[in-house]
Amino acid sequence: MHPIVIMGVSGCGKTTVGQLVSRILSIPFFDADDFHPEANKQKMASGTPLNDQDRAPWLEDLSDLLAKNKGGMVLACSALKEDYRQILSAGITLNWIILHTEFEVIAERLNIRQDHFFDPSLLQSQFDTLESPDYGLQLDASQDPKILASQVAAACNHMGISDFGLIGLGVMGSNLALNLIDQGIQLSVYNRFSTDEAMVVPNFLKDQSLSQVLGFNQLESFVRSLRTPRKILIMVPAGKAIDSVLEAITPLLQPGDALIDGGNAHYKETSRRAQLMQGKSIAWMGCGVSGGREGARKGPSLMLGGDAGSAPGILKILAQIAAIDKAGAPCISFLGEGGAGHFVKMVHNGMEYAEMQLLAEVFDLLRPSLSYVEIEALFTKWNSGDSQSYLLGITSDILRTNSGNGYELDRIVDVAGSKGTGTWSAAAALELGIPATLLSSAVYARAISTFQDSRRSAEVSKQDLVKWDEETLEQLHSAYSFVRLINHIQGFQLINEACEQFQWTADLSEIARIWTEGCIIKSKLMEACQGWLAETSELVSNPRIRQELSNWEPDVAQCCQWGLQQRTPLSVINGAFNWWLAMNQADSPAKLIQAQRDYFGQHGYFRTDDPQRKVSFKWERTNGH
Ligand SMILES: NC(=O)C1=CN([C@@H]2O[C@H](COP(=O)(O)OP(=O)(O)OC[C@H]3O[C@@H](n4cnc5c(N)ncnc54)[C@H](OP(=O)(O)O)[C@@H]3O)[C@@H](O)[C@H]2O)C=CC1
Ligand SMILES: O=C(CO)[C@H](O)[C@H](O)COP(=O)(O)O
Repeated sequence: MHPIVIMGVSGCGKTTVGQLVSRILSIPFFDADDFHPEANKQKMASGTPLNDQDRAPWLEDLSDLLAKNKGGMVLACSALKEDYRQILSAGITLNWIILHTEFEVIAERLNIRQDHFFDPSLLQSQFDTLESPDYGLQLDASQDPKILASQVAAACNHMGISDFGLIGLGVMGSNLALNLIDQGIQLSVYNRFSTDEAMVVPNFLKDQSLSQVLGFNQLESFVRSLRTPRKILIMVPAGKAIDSVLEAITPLLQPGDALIDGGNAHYKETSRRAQLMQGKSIAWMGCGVSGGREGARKGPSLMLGGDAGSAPGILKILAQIAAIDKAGAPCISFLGEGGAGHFVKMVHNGMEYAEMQLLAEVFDLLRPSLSYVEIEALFTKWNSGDSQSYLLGITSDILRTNSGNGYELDRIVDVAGSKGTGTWSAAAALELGIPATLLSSAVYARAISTFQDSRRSAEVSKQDLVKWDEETLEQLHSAYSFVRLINHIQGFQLINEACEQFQWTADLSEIARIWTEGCIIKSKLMEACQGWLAETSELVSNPRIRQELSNWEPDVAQCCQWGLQQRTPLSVINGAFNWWLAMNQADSPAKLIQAQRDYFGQHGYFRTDDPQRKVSFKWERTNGH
């Protein structure tokens, strides 16, 4: 690497930046001021500007120093005139870095600076002397020194410095970045630059060592800082944001590089982007990330899909930050080509919706008669046994949260938000013909919550309240377990169907495994699913599961009745019960639907006595209009 000279007027930050660059690149740093003969130092301290004669021997010495360190060094030197620069670069190629800034910015800096022999009144003469070169890397010195140093290092080290890149320092991105840093992975991070977001990268870098992470708000330098083939994780919102990043970064990449969309993108969009990038020999991976902020920081569950060729390299890095399952394996897996990873994450979120809605319904049943303290105690008790789950645990925490001034829960507007994945999973279930009724009901329940005015205008008070005692609470617990089990049956059935239709290689037991830790739907039940799915991909055909569901059936029926009695809407609980009843109905009323279809549209139907042959009947209208 050619020696680096960082130049600019006094106070522009060349020493600070230079020292940082030297640490990043592990090359020595020299401050040209330290090479001034004593006479020059005294002259400057007394406020007298140096002339060219004063500077000549000093520049010669510096030139010798640069020549001796051809393999790499950083020199902070004002090098204000072209003549000076010519002396410095005699016979050697140098990386010139020019730090520009306004007179006022420097004047203010110098006024606060105390430990330096330079008299601030000399600043004007520096600006007057400066002959700005039209070569080299020109940088705005008012930027954060760590960002400047990152840019300089990236520009001068053509081999790349970091092993992994991360775009988007929001909630998830910043926590994943900290996790990557903890694992000792040499990282570069980027966040877009705008007036509002100007401090995102500097704030992130504040407590970090540049020997572990470089920070950028300029995409080109960020890309240049990465070793090839580049691996870049993008943590920005799905839709327009991810497309705008894709568009901006593509021209900066080269064949063999891999981009990983870690956001909650739609799986079809991920497939489309993967195909688009295939033409450029750049891998587009979709990686579902679950675990929220805490998971990202301490170990998420990661669902990788996309280009199979790039997967091993990416798995190797991401496995280091993933959650660890009970057997000690990282909670990450490659699940198939195209949008496989995002499909699985989407269903994860659909199941998450149903689990959350179920807890909301149980809470809703209990709250007219029990206090938050009592409900919290009940949930905590459930959470100490087989019903243990992350979502149940956090629900207890929420019910416990009382500032002394009332419960935080009671200050929250009763309208549920959503960002897309729940709705997409319901739509995917419809498209694939899988009755994932619970996640769909949960999506609709959130939609109903948005009709706040209508709900309020029609409010009817609850009167015939359920009497909760040990026995009824135990029945409720059984119903809760029943619904959860059906939610898991439905979710895995949906993934199974997608794997068949899209020829994804994903193994259901492996998916359950990577969901046993790190993610929002981790639970003891998920651990059981891992074992069950190793035996059969159709959980509902497992005799042990069927038996368990049958045992709980009367309690669920009772629970549905309590909902009616108390006017508590239980869409997920009722949905699970109805699904179970329908799934166990040997003689379904669908025959009537077939008849109706044939009656008005001659759609045809299969007869029980010849199920292979489609027939139509000449229905006779004997009644009606
Ligand atoms: N929060 C969560 O629990 C989880 C979120 N996810 C997914 O991860 C992704 C990130 O989520 P999260 O971290 O919560 O979101 P945040 O809103 O906290 O962060 C979003 C990030 O994306 C950047 N960004 C937004 N728009 C653009 C754009 N047009 N171009 C470039 N960068 C942009 C933001 O930059 P700036 O600072 O400049 O605005 C910010 O760095 C999303 O897809 C989300 O669905 C996945 C799992 C869990
Ligand atoms: O992916 C996640 C958790 O797994 C995100 O938290 C996601 O935002 C949840 O979905 P929604 O915002 O629609 O509730």
